[in-house]
Amino acid sequence: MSRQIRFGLFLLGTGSHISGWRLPGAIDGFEDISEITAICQEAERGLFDLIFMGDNLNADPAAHPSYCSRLEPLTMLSAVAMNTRHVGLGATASTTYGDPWTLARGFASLDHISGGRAAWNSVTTSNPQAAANFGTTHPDHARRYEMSGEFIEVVKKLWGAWDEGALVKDPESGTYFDAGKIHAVDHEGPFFKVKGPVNISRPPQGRPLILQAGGSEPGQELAAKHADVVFTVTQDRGEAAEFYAGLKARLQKNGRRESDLVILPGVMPVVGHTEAEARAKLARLMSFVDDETALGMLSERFNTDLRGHNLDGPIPDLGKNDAYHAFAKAMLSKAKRENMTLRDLYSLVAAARGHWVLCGSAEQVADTLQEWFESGAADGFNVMPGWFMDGFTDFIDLVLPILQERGLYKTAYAEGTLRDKLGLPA
Ligand SMILES: Cc1cc2nc3c(=O)[nH]c(=O)nc-3n(C[C@H](O)[C@H](O)[C@H](O)COP(=O)(O)O)c2cc1C
Repeated sequence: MSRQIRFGLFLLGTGSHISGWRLPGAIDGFEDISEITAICQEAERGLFDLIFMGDNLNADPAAHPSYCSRLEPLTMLSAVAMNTRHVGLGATASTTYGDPWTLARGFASLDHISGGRAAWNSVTTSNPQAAANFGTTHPDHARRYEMSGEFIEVVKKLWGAWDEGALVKDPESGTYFDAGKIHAVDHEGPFFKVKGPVNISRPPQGRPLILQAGGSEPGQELAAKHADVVFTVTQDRGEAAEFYAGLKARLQKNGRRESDLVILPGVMPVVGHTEAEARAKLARLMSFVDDETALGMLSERFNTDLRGHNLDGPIPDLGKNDAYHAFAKAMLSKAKRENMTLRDLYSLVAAARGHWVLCGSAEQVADTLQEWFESGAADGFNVMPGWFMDGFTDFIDLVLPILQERGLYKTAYAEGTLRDKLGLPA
């Protein structure tokens, strides 16, 4: 079979657009499990490979609404697992604020509950506000990545601590476990000390998938070593292709093949039957954006307070960004290319938090995705609907059939675990 486009859904109940919830009829929250389940079932109707649930460890009413009020990801996806059958379930958890034992156990649980569909989006937590909730100070970018490398190693060891066949359950002999197949991990490193094992048997996938989204130098090194799927932030096909080739080349160093890692740039599609209809939808969305909210989000992304600056003037010097290297690079490079004002830049963040917005007729959207896919810029896309439900349904009903007709997208799910479906090595 020819190479197929992969689709992940970046799930935020109020939509990726900062004001998506204000459209009449749109879902306006991220805590109602029946609404969330309906979105996930819609993703399954669209044969999506993966649902991705982000997370943050602070509550800031000035941030995106779905960042400040949301369900805890593992809890939420355990509920979703009971009402879906095929779609992968990716939950975010931090390697800076958390511990490997609890995390390994939680994701092994989700993998058992979902029949082999769990994925861990491993994040270093960029927002310094989190530190105050854990009685500590925020480590700098380099240190967060050092911690992350060790954290992931420990989690993988813990997932591997139970061999296949360790659960015997033989009523005749009264043997429940084969203790010889359950191993301590005895990890002692600079950041973590964990004896192991975990009190849950080997996950159905062997180990749940690891997702990663940091695009800085240490972020890419980490991905090349550990990640199965990488989410990227990009505003330009050339830059995306450069990143794609660079990251795939790094895999070799770690004894991995190019096909062992799936790269999904983020995209917010705004689709209409005609380009004019799509543009009108986006303009309507943007009309809801107010300066204060958008500048709040922009300040968070650049870790610099931008409130009070002249919106129609040039973009001020944003200094060194210790929070989001890849976001800053993608946004500032577009800003420079297009000679943007601060207002243009905040519109970019308001629309999809710095991700690429693709607005057009279904044909135009399908053509562009195909072009990216076939020119070595992507293995698929992390789709970020601006609002639910029709901001998502339009994509499923109008764009996916075109890609299916062109033989670029599957027409049914394959059987097996998420790992099997994505063709990733055991
Ligand atoms: C698509 C995407 C999703 C992300 N989701 C989360 C998230 O849910 N929680 C989080 O703390 N960081 C999230 N991040 C941030 C990254 O994990 C990473 O910390 C950030 O991009 C900074 O990394 P860098 O400096 O290596 O680019 C996400 C990034 C991207 C591109």
